[in-house]
Amino acid sequence: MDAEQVKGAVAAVAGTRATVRIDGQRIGVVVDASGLDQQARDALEASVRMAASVPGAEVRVVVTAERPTRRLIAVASGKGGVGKSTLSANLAIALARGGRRVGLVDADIYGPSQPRLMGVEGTRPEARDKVLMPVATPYGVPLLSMGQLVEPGRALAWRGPMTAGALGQMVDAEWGIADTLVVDLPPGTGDVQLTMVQKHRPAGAVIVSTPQDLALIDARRAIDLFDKAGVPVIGLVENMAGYACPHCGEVSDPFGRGGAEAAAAEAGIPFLGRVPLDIAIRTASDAGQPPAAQDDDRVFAGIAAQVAAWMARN
Ligand SMILES: Nc1ncnc2c1ncn2[C@@H]1O[C@H](COP(=O)(O)OP(=O)(O)OP(=O)(O)O)[C@@H](O)[C@H]1O
Repeated sequence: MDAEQVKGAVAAVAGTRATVRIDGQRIGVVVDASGLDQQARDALEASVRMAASVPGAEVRVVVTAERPTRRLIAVASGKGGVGKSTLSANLAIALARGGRRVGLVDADIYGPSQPRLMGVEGTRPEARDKVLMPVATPYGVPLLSMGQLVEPGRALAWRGPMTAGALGQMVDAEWGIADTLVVDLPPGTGDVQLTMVQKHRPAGAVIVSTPQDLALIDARRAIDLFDKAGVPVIGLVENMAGYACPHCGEVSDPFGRGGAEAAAAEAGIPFLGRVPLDIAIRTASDAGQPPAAQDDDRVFAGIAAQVAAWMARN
C-alpha cells in the first residue's frame, strides 16, 4: 500500500479535517466534523471511507466534532392560550433569519402544537443510538415536540418523571450545529418548568402575556419562577395587543393599551414589543405558514432582533 497515495486521496475529499494513520494493513482516519450538520457529516464520512479504501486493508474512520456551545431560550406564560406557541415558532424562525442557528423544542404537554405551526404535522423523529434526531422543517429550524413522542392526547396523562425524561431527551438530542434552542414551555409554573430551570438552565426567558390585567398577574408568577431560579428574564412580549381590522388594517385596542409595557417596567424587565390580534396570524399559523417566514414580517423580526441583541450581550 502506498501511504502517501492514501493520505493524498483522503486530503482531496476532507482537506485538513482528516488525520490519517497507517499501521501495517490498517488505515485509521480521524475526521473533525465540527460545524457540520448531520447530513454533511454523513456525506464526509462516506467519502473519506471511500477515499481511504485500499484492497486488502482494514479501514477505520472515526468522526469527532466539537460540541457547539448551545444556549436555551425558554418561552413561558402564566396562563394558557395567550399565544406562547405562536410566539415560540415565529421567534425561532425570525432568529434563524437573523443569522442564528436555531432549533425548536416543544415542551408544551397541554397542547403540543409546534408540528402543525411548523408545517410538519404527522412526522416522527428517528432515534440513532437512543439519541433523537430533530425533524427538519421548511423554515430551516429543526423541531422536536412532545406531540411527536406521544400519542395525541396522551401527554397529559404522563407523570412528572416521564415528562422530565422526555424534556431531557429533546434538549439533549442531535441538534448538530444549532447554537440556540427556543423552548416552548407549557403555561403556568409546573413540573416541566421547574425541570427546565433547575436541570437545563436556560440562558434566558421570554414571557408572553395578553394585555388583560389577569393575564399580567399570571405573567408575574412566571417571571418570579425564573427570578427565583436565577434565570434572567430577557423581557415581556404583549400578544393580541390591539386588534388589526382585516378590512382596513387599522389597529384598535379593545383591552386598552400600554398595560403590558407598564407591567414590564414595574417588574424591572425590558418590554420586547407587541403582536397585534390579527386574523392573518391565526390563519397563517393554522396553515403551517408562520408569519415570521414571510418577507414582509416586521413584528417578529423586531422582537427577535432584541432577543438576539440580548444574547450577544450576555
Ligand atoms: N396575535 C395573534 N393574532 C391572532 N391569533 C392569534 C395570535 N396569537 C395567537 N393566536 C391564536 O390563538 C390561539 C392560541 O395561540 P397559541 O396556541 O400560540 O397559544 P398558547 O399560549 O401556546 O396556548 P396553549 O396554552 O394551548 O399552549 C391559536 O389559535 C393562535 O393561532
